[in-house]
Amino acid sequence: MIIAVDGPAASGKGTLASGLGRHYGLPYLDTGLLYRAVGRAVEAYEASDDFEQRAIAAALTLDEADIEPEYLQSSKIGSLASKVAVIGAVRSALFDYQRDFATQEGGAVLDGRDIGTKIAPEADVKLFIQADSKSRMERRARQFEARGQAVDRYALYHQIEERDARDMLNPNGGFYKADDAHLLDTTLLDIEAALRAAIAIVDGTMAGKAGSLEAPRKKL
Ligand SMILES: Nc1ncnc2c1ncn2[C@@H]1O[C@H](COP(=O)(O)OP(=O)(O)OP(=O)(O)O)[C@@H](O)[C@H]1O
Ligand SMILES: Nc1ccn([C@@H]2O[C@H](COP(=O)(O)O)[C@@H](O)[C@H]2O)c(=O)n1
Repeated sequence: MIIAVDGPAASGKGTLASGLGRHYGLPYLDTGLLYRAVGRAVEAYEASDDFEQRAIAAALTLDEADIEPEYLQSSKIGSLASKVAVIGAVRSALFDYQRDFATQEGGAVLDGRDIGTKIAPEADVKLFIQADSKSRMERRARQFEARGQAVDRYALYHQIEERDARDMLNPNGGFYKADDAHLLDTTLLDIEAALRAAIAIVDGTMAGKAGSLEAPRKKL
């Protein structure tokens, strides 16, 4: 079973996708970390003329050892990730790794922006996670504060909005809800309730697929 989880920044898609991975015993990939690792690799060259070429080179040579979540979680790296993510050649360079992960034997759960549209359009279940901007900002603020970081909520809100806007306008993206994705708005749900809702969607979708494979009934 392939489960695709997409949604905007700090919507909680990673929390849900990893929870679904644990629940169904499936390997999980946070694809945002790949873009973040490329962004981090070119952090020093953001204002350089060759930023794009450097980002492409970094994506082509990205190694699993570069995916160090503890260095990739900041707003600054998130913003850089969304800047390298508009470069078509960066996306192409990262495609095969994500595609191979999605199509591995036994299935997988992936979260990102284009999983249901580009990476695994054939996914068995697609979830599009939404939450209003204020809730997303508050969740991210608490996440940073739990790590002992001071947070300027006004600045954080605008960073999230700015990143969402860049992502939505990405000409090489696919950052929209797939037609066959289930929308899950978690604004009013805590983590446990959101995970229960996501599991109910996956179970319901898979039961529906199994039902449609049964021989059609014929009325006497
Ligand atoms: N339903 C929820 N209610 C409250 N907090 C939540 C909920 N879902 C996730 N969170 C918290 O919000 C923060 C962001 O969640 P998470 O990292 O899963 O979002 P994300 O969409 O994967 O973010 P990113 O776009 O940066 O990858 C985390 O601290 C997480 O624990
Ligand atoms: N499949 C994806 C995943 C992420 N991106 C870009 O990376 C940025 C950071 O992602 P997070 O999920 O960690 O917030 C994101 O803003 C996107 O620009 C992507 O393009 N495709």
